[in-house]
Amino acid sequence: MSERRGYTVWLTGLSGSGKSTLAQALQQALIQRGQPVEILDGDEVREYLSTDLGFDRAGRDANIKRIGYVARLLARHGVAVITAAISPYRETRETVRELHGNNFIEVYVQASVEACAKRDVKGLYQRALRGEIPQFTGVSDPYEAPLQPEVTVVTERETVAQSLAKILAYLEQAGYLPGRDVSLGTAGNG
Ligand SMILES: Nc1ncnc2c1ncn2[C@@H]1O[C@H](COP(=O)(O)OS(=O)(=O)O)[C@@H](OP(=O)(O)O)[C@H]1O
Ligand SMILES: Nc1ncnc2c1ncn2[C@@H]1O[C@H](COP(=O)(O)OP(=O)(O)O)[C@@H](O)[C@H]1O
Repeated sequence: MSERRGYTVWLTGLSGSGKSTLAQALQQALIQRGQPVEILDGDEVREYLSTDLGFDRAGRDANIKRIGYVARLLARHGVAVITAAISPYRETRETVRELHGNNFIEVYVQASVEACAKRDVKGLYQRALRGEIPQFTGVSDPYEAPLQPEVTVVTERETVAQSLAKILAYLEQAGYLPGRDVSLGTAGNG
């Protein structure tokens, strides 16, 4: 079997925009293609790796840099890493992109605050809108949308399957999917 090319698919978007859902769907699709995959989900990372951090800018930035660092380590060893953290600050996302060199795919998981609040997957928006959660992204804290993401999915207008197809189409045309002639071992070596 040929060696796999590692890379990081960086999903960014509001709470409830669809990051975790798409991370899992993409994981399944890539596993079916024989690709080793790891997900670094904001929720989980905060439970195990970033327990000490809050949601002020410094806390969020430190969280994102930890996720970026772990992602790069895994990607360097042939893993397709999917991250699912809000990652609200453009500059911090650019820092983790630079850390990776090539092999970094930013996916803007776009959904309006209104759509996310309507979904309210975890009941957090209701609480945030009542002022019970300080610094809640999109309600009382900023979200800086990507300016030039590799892929944008608009989850309030697309099904999960359609959003997944867009991401896979990008990975395919950019030569990331197995079966294509891809360069090896370049993730984050720069
Ligand atoms: N103040 C505030 N703002 C936004 N989100 C909050 C907040 N407090 C708790 N939560 C919950 O934490 C999840 C986001 O964590 P992340 O690590 O992805 O955030 S960040 O990237 O560091 O900004 C987020 O999970 P997702 O809904 O999966 O995005 C929320 O469940
Ligand atoms: N195109 C889509 N992509 C991803 N999720 C979608 C889409 N359309 C609707 N959804 C729904 O939106 C919700 C997103 O929740 P979740 O994945 O937990 O968001 P996040 O991880 O960004 O907080 C889920 O209930 C999911 O079924």
